[in-house]
Amino acid sequence: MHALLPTTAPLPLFDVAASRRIESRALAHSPDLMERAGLAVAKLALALRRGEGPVWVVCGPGNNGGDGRVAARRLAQRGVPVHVGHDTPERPALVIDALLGLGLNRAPSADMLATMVAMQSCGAPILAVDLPSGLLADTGQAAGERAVRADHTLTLLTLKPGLFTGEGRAHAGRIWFDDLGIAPDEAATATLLGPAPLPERSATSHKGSHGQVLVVGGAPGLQGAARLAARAALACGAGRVYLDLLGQSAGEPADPAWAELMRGSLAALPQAVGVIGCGGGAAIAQALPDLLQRLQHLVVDADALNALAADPGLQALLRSRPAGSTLLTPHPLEAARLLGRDTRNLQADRLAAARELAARCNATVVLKGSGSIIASPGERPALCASGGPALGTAGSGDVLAGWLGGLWAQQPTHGAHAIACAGVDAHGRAVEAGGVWRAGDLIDRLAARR
Ligand SMILES: NC(=O)C1=CN([C@@H]2O[C@H](COP(=O)(O)OP(=O)(O)OC[C@H]3O[C@@H](n4cnc5c(N)ncnc54)[C@H](O)[C@@H]3O)[C@@H](O)[C@H]2O)[C@@H](O)CC1
Repeated sequence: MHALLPTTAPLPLFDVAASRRIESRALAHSPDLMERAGLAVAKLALALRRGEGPVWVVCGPGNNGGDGRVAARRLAQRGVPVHVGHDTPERPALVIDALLGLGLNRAPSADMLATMVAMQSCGAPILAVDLPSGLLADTGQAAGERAVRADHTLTLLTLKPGLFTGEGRAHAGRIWFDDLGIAPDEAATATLLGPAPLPERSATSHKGSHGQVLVVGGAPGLQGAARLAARAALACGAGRVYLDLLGQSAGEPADPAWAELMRGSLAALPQAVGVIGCGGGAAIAQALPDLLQRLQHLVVDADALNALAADPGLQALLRSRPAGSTLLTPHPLEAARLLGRDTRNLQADRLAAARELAARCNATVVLKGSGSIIASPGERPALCASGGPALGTAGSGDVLAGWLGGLWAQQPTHGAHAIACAGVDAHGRAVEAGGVWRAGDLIDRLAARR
């Protein structure tokens, strides 16, 4: 058993159907899985309980409740006071939430909701068994009007995607994992990202070795977005970074504060990696046909995504690009526009939505938001567990787009999926110290990790 985040390597994630298949095969040779699960829960509970009061174990109707009952027995054997039931004991030292796990299949009843409220308001820390009760393992959404907000979750046998995306991070608290001694015997549903190495720079390399990035955007009043993207691309290590500031005279400096950045245009830079749409306004729509047809590597963000959503002709150009050459970075609203849905519906199953959008656009999609998802045609999707609310600030998406462009310029043989996995994880890790950041600080943080 160990705490999981931050990850030090990629990890396999399994949805409910895969977890059940793994469990049923494992039970054939290891019929004591529930004993192992309950023991692991009891061990963690011993470390987490606060004070001498009883450990309150709330058991539901299924095997999740079974794990809870084994944990209660193990704790009692150790002389720990234990209260099993749905009524709140006096001054509990810890709550073990074993109400509902993988088998959640409908909105919790009023009685269950009342028990959840009681757990939540009793003042003791909550340790959820496998999953916070009420949270769907595949999507990270509550099945009904609420799910338990745990302080800790000990997930068992497999890691489930819903712990890491949607509302999962907010409900799971600190995530612990015990594989119960079972190695998964089938392919993962998705991958939880680990840290990726940065591009290597040989001793004899020069700026021409590190690629070019062309940022197209920054219409009047919106230059900041394009400049943030360009700064991030440069900080990432791209050899030369150019800005095509839409609607600005050629005499206007690229970025008065960053003298290294240059003005440029598609005509002069057909080999550059395009980072397009940051602060693009309405003007980006006219530039898009050429950009989509002529640039070999494209990171498409913000207003370029909105222009695509509004124009089936542009969508056809997008789909006709070669496999692995396009990376879209929508936030949920932009993704919803591209799919012609509302945001709520999209967020209900982020993994499925990202996969659908990737297939429809023939592109890698980074669906941003808590637990960003990276989906590409023909690739196993990836989830990013790094990052947090500090990324919720103006310009952080522009910095991500620029960083992705900078990575790609240095590694042009990589496909969009690999670039997205590396860049999204690095972007998240840069803010893990917490606090409130400005997007400009984020560039410094990312650069410091080089
Ligand atoms: N069988 C084993 O040996 C193992 C079981 N494990 C545990 O078993 C759990 C899965 O067990 P189950 O499949 O029994 O699933 P659950 O324990 O999550 O519950 C399933 C039961 O709850 C009912 N239910 C579903 N949603 C409900 C709702 N909203 N309101 C009221 N009742 C609801 C179902 O009808 C079913 O009776 C895992 O989450 C994990 O905790 C793991 O420890 C691995 C090993």
